[in-house]
Amino acid sequence: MPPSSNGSSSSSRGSASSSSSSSWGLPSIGPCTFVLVVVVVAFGSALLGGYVVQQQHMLAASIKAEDVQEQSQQQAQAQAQTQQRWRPQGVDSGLAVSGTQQRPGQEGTHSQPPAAAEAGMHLRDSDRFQDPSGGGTDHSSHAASNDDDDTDDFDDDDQETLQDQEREPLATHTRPELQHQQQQGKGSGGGWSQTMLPNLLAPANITDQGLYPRLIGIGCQKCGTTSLAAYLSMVKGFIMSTQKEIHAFNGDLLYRQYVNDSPKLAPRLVSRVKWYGSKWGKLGLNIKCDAKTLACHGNAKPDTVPFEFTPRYMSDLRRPYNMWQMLPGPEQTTFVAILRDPVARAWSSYHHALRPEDATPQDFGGLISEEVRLLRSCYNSTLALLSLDGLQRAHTAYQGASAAAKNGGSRGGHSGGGDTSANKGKSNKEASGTATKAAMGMEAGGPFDLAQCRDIRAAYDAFHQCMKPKAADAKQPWFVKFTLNYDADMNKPAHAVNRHAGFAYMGLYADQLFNFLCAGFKPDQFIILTSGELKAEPVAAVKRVTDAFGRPFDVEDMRWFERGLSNNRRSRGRMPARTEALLRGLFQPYNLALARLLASMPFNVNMTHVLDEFGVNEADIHLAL
Ligand SMILES: Nc1ncnc2c1ncn2[C@@H]1O[C@H](COP(=O)(O)OS(=O)(=O)O)[C@@H](OP(=O)(O)O)[C@H]1O
Repeated sequence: MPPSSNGSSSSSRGSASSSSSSSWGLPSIGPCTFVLVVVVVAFGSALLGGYVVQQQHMLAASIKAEDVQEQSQQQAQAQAQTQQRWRPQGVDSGLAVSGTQQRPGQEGTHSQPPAAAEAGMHLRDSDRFQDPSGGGTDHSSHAASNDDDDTDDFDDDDQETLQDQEREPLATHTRPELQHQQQQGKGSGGGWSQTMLPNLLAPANITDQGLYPRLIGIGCQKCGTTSLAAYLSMVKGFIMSTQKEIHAFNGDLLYRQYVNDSPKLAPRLVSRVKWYGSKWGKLGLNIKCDAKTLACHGNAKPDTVPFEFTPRYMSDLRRPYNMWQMLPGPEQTTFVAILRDPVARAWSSYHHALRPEDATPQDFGGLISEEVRLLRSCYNSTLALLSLDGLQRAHTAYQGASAAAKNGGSRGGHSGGGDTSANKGKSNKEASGTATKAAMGMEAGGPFDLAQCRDIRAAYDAFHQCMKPKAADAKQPWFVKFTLNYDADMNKPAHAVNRHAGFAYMGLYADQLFNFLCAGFKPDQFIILTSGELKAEPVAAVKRVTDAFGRPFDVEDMRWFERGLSNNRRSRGRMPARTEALLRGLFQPYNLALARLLASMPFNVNMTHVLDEFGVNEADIHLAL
């Protein structure tokens, strides 16, 4: 009977040597013959194995050759398409996005305003760090937010593409002032080679109604964003996303590049846009897209202001670029940022990061002194956009620009809102032109010349290269979470360290705001509030936002304004004096740069509050550094 398997066959052969005939009925063989057979079989196997390996190599080589060929074809196509608007092919498909979870007992401990509760809104603080063990959402009483953990499926899926195309050049785009600078060969002396990225969803492809959130809160973490989001959600017509923070623009800078080169990504992009819209639930946008033409439309009522508030949009320098590419109407979107004294912000951020399980809370002073040391060594030479040297050199130009700005009256004044409202700003934009540009200091050589913008990817790289050897623990440097998680270097186990980090880095607001301009947005799209302003005059602060949309401050229930509102992670006690002095010294020039930036461009800002919040003298704005 033939064996039913190799196993039985082998055991039969094993018994053959000791019996006169095999159970297969074959003639018996002696030991020499057996050894010979084994040698022949082994030799044959080796030959066969070698052949297989050789075939594999040939196959791999041919695949590689095809890849190279395909890549060069793609590059040629991409070059040919550079000036063409992208038209994706493909079908729409669902995007699996993990929902954020409500904090247990949230309603009990952290009362929500009525309007927010009605809308099923989850008020969130801005920084839920991942469980280092990979356990996902942190259910501790402290954990509530979904900030910046980059766990979004879309990003994960993009990793491969990102690595493949990491150093692809960016597509050319048309922003007159930038083109001009490039043509003139101006720039930051080997600094900014990056050209503007086109946005993906052409405004021509969207209907007027409700496709995009008209208002996006971009920062800052621990600056009062929870309160402002809650206040706004109580104003009639302002519709907050079903969770405060959406983190919709995580990921890499090169979405358009990817989609150009890899049409299979088109449906995912469309899915992402739809997913974003779905975050407004039934009240919201209900976006429908045709994946072939990328024509999308939503059905939010035209007189509503759908909004969301993700504080980390501002401090992660990649996000504005992603927003520019992925917002259907990037130039129609209004942004609101609350700015807070960066020293107080850092202290609040530290307490936000502490967990009950931190048996020995990290030493704030120690963390800050390392961070300040690293920033001082590496930040200005790599990641900084507004070089302080540049500001000093441009002092003369700045004074001229500032005077012109005052005469032109194009920037937000002390009254706040008014003519400089973000929406009304559209007509300002039309009216602007060379004179305003000069007033804004954006002209070549001006203090806020867009030539100071940088290729953020390269800047991050340089920042890391500079800091790594200087970090106390190069394997788990504190800055990973804030600047390194854009590529495969993301070191998940380092979360335990990272959540105690970046406290100072996140307070360098001038560069962060300027970076939005680098991405393509205009100053008059930004409403700037300060924490002090929000705390002292919540109604006036919210009115500045409603005014910007030409909407009445229509609030049924004022109780929440009177009571104030915050998440439950509050800072406690006082920062050690030495650490405070260290931070004040670090921030002083950046605060001044911020005040100058805000004063000289048509941001919607109340400068009185800015000067108060940042301890800057008005006279110093006009002095050389
Ligand atoms: N209305 C108002 N105006 C100004 N500041 C306010 C307001 N409400 C809360 N807070 C303070 O803001 C800190 C929390 O900020 P966020 O809500 O942005 O935190 S988070 O980023 O969402 O986690 C937190 O700061 P600290 O108390 O210093 O930790 C809050 O006290």
